Amino acid sequence: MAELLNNPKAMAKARDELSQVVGKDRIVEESDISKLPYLHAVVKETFRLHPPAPFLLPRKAEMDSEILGYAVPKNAQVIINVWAIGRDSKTWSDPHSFGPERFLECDIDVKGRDFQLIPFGAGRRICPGLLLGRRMVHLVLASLLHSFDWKLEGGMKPEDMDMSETFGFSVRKAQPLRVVPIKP
Ligand code: HEM
Repeated sequence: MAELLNNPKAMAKARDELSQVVGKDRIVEESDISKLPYLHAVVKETFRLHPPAPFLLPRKAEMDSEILGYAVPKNAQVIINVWAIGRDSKTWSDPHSFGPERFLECDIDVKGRDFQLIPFGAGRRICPGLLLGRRMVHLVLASLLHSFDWKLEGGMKPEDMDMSETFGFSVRKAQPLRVVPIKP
């Protein structure tokens, strides 16, 4: 929601798609979600820039190994910085910009096969709630966008938003998002 309020063109595109697919006479249903490619792109782009678990779960090396020329000794704790992967300029063009369109042109998904985008982790310890979590994010976001127009509190402009984050086991917005729903 914060990225969409910060990027009004993306917000307008997501709401247009919902108007076309769902219309105005009913609320969003689970069966609508697969027909909303732009919404999917918005969610992927949000997972790229703001992975909720930025360091996944820690791993332990079972044996002495070498990764990209770096020695990883047996028993070393290995932490994967998914947040940094999502902003790596060797992997992503214009990495700090919110641009859902980048996902309309490629097959990159969050299921743990495309290592440049692994907000649910990968391998044996991949999040077992992936399908439920992803579905809920799509459904809740689609419902909020479809049912209301959203404005920043107190007439704040998008460019004045504080988009900084705080880090820990999970990453979240440092300043809570304060928005006003407007019934269309
Ligand atoms: C947007 C929603 C969610 C995100 C982004 C997320 C992300 C993650 C990540 C990154 C991991 C670590 C994976 C790894 O290190 O490879 C994880 C583990 C886990 N998640 Fe989720 N998760 C979400 C929703 C859920 C839900 C809805 C459930 C349960 C209903 C769930 C249950 C778990 C459990 C039990 C683990 C630990 C798995 C293990 O220890 O092997 N998650 N999740």
